[in-house]
Amino acid sequence: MGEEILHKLKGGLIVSCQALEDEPLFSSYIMSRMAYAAKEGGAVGIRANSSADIKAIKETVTLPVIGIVKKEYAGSEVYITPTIKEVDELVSCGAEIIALDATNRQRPGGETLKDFWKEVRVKYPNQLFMADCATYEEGMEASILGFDLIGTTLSGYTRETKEVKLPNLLLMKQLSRVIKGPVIAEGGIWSPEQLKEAFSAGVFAAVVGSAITRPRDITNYFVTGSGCRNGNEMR
Ligand SMILES: CC(=O)N[C@H](C=O)[C@@H](O)[C@H](O)[C@H](O)COP(=O)(O)O
Repeated sequence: MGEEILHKLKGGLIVSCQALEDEPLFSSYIMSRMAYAAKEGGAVGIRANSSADIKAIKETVTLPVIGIVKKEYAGSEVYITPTIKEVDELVSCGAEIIALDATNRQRPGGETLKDFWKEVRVKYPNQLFMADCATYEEGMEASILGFDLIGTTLSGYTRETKEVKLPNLLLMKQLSRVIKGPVIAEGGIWSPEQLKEAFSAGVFAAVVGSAITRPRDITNYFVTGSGCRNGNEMR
């Protein structure tokens, strides 16, 4: 089962269809149409946040879904599928792969990644899990723990990596060289050329989000990148 899902993703583009409550496209219906558009455009998989969005997406496309639940807990920096409660939610809605924060940051309740992972793996031995990492060391640690896929998702988003230029091709290359299982390129890919570079770095598959599904960011990318007049600035 797991092999079959991975086979579907190999060498392809996974489109992240996410909009949080404070984003203009916050709507499960809109995310399901984004997923449909991505499928028509040639995507091999979808990454999505929340059981509501995943349910709507699954009613619309049959592509494998990497599911996450973004949730903030007081005193914790980890917000991508932080506890077993979010993992349970994602298993219930049938996400083919569940991604979770595998950085070395403070987790809810002071739990270590190792302990959390043990709990998750014992409860769901047959589910595919992806480790959202920020550094080489975190990727290696997650691979040793037994995560099924290793992603570069959080590079650039932790204190340790906030100066890193995205996409982090070096990290993709370093992880792909040593890790036997699938390494997923994710974070800051904004052009087909960068996507091609990620594959040249040896990754198994790649996730592109904002550059495809966040029109506010895309508009701003064009405005700031071209130097044309910004409609939000005073005349
Ligand atoms: C850091 C974080 O919370 N990343 C999130 C993870 O799911 C999403 O907001 C990103 O859109 C996704 O990783 C894809 O990356 P990009 O949008 O750069 O193509």
